[in-house]
Formats: sequence, structure tokens, C-alpha cells
Amino acid sequence: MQTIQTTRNATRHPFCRRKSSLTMKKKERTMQTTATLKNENTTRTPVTTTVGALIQDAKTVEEILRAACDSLLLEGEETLHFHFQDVHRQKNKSASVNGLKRLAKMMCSSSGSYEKKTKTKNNERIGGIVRLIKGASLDGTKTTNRKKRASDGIDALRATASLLVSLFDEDKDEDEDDSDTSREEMRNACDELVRRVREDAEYFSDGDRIVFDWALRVIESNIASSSGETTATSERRGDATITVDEFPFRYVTPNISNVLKSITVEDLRKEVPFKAEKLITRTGKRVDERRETCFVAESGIGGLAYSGKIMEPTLLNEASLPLVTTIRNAIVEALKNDEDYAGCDIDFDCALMNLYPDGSSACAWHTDPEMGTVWDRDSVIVSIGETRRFAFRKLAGGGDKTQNDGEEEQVWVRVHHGDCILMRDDCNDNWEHCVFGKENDSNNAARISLVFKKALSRGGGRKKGHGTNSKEKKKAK
Ligand SMILES: O=C(O)CCC(=O)C(=O)O
Ligand SMILES: [Fe+2]
Repeated sequence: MQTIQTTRNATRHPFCRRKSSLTMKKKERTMQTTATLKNENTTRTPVTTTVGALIQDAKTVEEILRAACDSLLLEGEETLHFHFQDVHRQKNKSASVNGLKRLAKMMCSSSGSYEKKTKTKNNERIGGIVRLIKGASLDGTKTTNRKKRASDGIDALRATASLLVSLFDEDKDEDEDDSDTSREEMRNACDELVRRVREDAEYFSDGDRIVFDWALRVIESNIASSSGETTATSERRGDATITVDEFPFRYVTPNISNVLKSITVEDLRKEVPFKAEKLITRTGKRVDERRETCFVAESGIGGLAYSGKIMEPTLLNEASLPLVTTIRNAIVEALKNDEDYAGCDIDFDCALMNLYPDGSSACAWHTDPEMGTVWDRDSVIVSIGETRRFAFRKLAGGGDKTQNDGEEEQVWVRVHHGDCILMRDDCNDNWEHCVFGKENDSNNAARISLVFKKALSRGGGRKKGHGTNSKEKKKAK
């Protein structure tokens, strides 16, 4: 069993130390609780604000972290009999899960517009975030429904994974120095959270298992120990019972290829002739498409059609689209070599590229058309630029879209710069996917997605893809 860190260690972080000394904090906590009890017992005047309310009402990242440092009670910090009660621990636990969720949302921007991330700033934040992760791992659960506990645990893991990307991504390749201790503490806290959440594995929904699998890989790739002594992902998974092999899609290991790290939205915008076009809705209305698109394809492949438009291909090769070609080659290579995706031997020859200029452009629920007839069923989406939530939901009645009433469980994770999503086999027959808009005003930068596909040979001397002459255009409408 992992030793749980005491407050003495946790408060060593600059963020916590700046606010108050250990002794002061303990004293304040005791006084606060006494005041709360007195108020509750003797008067009807408003009681001391709880940590839950402090976190819920916090307007900034710093306010949440301050509440975590000054008002959250972790194991070993309880000072009164009252604190040991399950219901009290449960409150601290719920407040922590909420704190992690709110922080992940506030800090999700990858564009740096949230504010410049510096090591010092990060180290200050890590102390508070570690406390929240420990809070989310509290055992205040005797009265709790296990299914709810499992889904809270998954929420905490998903938020923690996103936070790790925000905190560590930028300095991952730099020499580790002052952030080493914080990283170690973060790793211990994450390991404990994973262990706790895994205890409820039998109550996981399908979506929970997918998020669990993704979160473990994000944790692994962001806080792997510099000494090389790291808990292997397979070990964190616990055993073979939490597998996701049966799902036809996968949130791929983050930053599967380093090549993607250095390619920016601006680089791709310069290289690719994106265009804003019109779409035709199901009711026949012509509307503006919010995102800009471009279909790139190797020679011998025709156009790509969807929602009443056909895009003529832009030639995909080293000379005309060097960056896109580099990304394609890197993805193909990485998927082939990654143990988690063994057998994924796909060679893509075209891609639908989407430019979402800001956070108000999104992509509604849909399935990709003609997978298995015009295009190979396997495809990969690469994400460049701003972070967005990417979701899947199962189509009701074995693929009947008209039966979906929006009640189906959504599986979502944040896809960050360089992340990929793999869709295989019958994914587009039985599952819909979508991309949500921005989560807050700082999450408003542009994002580009590259939906890599392989055009199928359709025999009879026909060109691959869609014809782009007027006859075929009419057919597509
Ligand atoms: O932008 C994305 O990540 C997804 C785009 C998509 O699903 C599509 O264009 O079919
Ligand atoms: Fe799609």
C-alpha cells in the first residue's frame, strides 16, 4: 500500500508556504471547524464557508488552489472527532473532485493564452493540485453508491490527466531540475488516485473504461520518472480486467510522435489552401460551414464528398505539402511501432483537413460517410493547436441514427496538440463522434484536425474517391 503523504510534506510547496505556516494552518482549521459547529448548534447566522463552497465559488485557478491548501482536510490532518466522520471525508473528497474538474477546464488552453506557463508558476501550482488529487483519493465512501464513486473517480482521473498535460507538456524535454520533487509528489498522488479508482472497476461503464485507459497513458507519458523507475502503465491498469480492446476507437497515446510537437496551426495554414464552403442540411437548406476545409490526396484519388459538397483534391506529396506528408509518415510509422496498437498497419493516402478558426466553431455529432465502400474503415484523426473535447456515443439500435435521443452515454476526453484518435472496423457504423467548442474564453485559439483516410480501389477502372465532374457532383447532393 502506498504511504500517504502527510500535510507536512504537502505544505512544503511554495504556494502553500506563502499563504500560511503549518502551525497556523492547523490552528486556523481547528478554529474554523469550532466556529462552524458553534454556528450550527447555537445560531442561525451563516456558517463558515465550506471547502466545497470555496472551490465552487472560486473565480480563478489561484483561488481554487488556495482553498485546497488552506481549507481542505486530507488524511492525517483531521483534528477533531467530527472530521473523521465518513460524511465529512466525503465532502472533502467531492470538493476535491470538483476542484480538479474546474481547474482542468480553466487551464485547458494549450495556446498559452491562459497565461505564460513558467516552471516557477507550475511548481507553485503543483502543491495545490497534489492536495486536490489526494483529496479525490480520500476514503469517504461508506455511504456512497459505488457506481457514483466510480464515475466521480473517473472524472477526477480525466481532469488530472488534462492538468498534467497543461503543467508538464512544455518542459518535458528540458533537463529536470527544480521540478523533480514536485514531479515525484505528483506521481505518487496520481498512483494513489489510480489505485483508488481501480477499486471500483467492476462499476465502470464502457465509457469509464475508455477514459481510464486514456488517463493512465497520459499520466504515464507526462510524469514518467527521470530515473526510469516508473510504474508501468500495465501495472497501473492493475490486471487484464480493464481492457478496451473491444472498442472500435481509441484515444491514442498522447503525442505518439515527437514530430507533431513542433508543427503549428500557423505552419499548416501557410501550407494548406483551406476554404470556407457551403453545406446542404438534411432539410435541403444551404448554410455556411463554420470551419474551413481542404481535401488532400495522392495522385489517382478523386474528391471527397459530404453534406452536399464535393472537395477537389489538393495533391498530397512531399513537394506540394511537405508538412502534411511529414505528419502522415510519422503517424503511420508510430502506429506501426506502438505496442498498444500492434497490428495497426494502415498506410493513409489522403486526408480531410479541418481548420476551426476559433472556439465557436465545432463539429456536430455525425458518422463519417462511406467508410468501407469508398474509404477504408480505419482512419486516424490528428489534432494540432488548441485543446478540444472529442466525444463518442453509441448509436442506438445497431447504428440507426434516427433512434438516438441524446440520452446515450457520451465518452469524452480532451485532445491536446499532437494527440490522435484511431477509428477502426465498424466504428462509423455504430458510433457517432463530435468535437465540442471552447470551454472558456482563453480556450479560443484555432485548431486543425487531419482526418487521415485510405481510398479504396473500387474496380472497373474507376478512380478512387469521388468523381468531381458535374454528373457525380449532382449525385452527391
Ligand atoms: O476535428 C476533428 O477532430 C473531427 C473532424 C471529423 O470528425 C470530421 O471531419 O469528420
Ligand atoms: Fe468525422
